[in-house]
Amino acid sequence: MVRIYRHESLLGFFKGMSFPVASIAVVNSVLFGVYSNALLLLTATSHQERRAQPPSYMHIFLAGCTGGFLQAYFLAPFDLIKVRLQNQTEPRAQPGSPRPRYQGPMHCAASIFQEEGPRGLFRGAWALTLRDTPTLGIYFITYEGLCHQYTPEGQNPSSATVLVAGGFAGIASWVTATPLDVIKSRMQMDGLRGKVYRGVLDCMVSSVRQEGVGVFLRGLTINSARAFPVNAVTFLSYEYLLRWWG
Ligand SMILES: C[N+](C)(C)CCCC[C@H](N)C(=O)O
Repeated sequence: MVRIYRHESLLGFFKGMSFPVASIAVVNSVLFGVYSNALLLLTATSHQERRAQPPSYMHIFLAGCTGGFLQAYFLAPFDLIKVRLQNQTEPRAQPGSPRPRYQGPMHCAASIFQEEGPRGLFRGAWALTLRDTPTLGIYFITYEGLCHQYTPEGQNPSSATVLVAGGFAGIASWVTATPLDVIKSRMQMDGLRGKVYRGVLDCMVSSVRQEGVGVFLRGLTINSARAFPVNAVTFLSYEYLLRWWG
């Protein structure tokens, strides 16, 4: 934090933010929409009925994995641009200094498209899919499990329960996703810093060889710290929206 602040001032912390903000609505709609509909298909009960007849954890897991799998393709280009911008550490353009490679998210998207073709925008998408499919299953299992545990039979969970269960669901999901998150980000930066990986497995093997197994825990603390508030609010919004419009 101190280094980012000294080198790039407060603005450094907001690098690559506009794209995730624009994408979050789309990505979460796909995730929660697919999850709810998959659960509806599997259990043939609506959201309201599910309080009285809770679905099995297997169904929750499968519906979460389906949501995770499909949202990964919507997330991939936005996430790629975020990672490319976050890894660009030059200070903001000053007169006389060389211009940074990407001037902003739109410029970054256009440059990737020109330099690497439309498929370039999906670089790292496979690693992202591997990261998100099982860990979003874990996400919904943790959430539903905790809500069930702390809610009297047949009732809706209270706001406090939703906030805490959502927060822990985020942590459980991020803790399990961090190893593949490290690999995903490396694949997205592939070729830019001279390293070229032959695939996800090659990236894993060479990262472990060079840095040891600890490499899989990079960013674990920051991911978990961020996960609690973000997912507490996400699930509270989800529950409220379903109650109003469900
Ligand atoms: C699966 N994975 C852990 C990557 C994300 C799970 C939580 C998703 C949420 N939008 C967030 O950004 O925290």
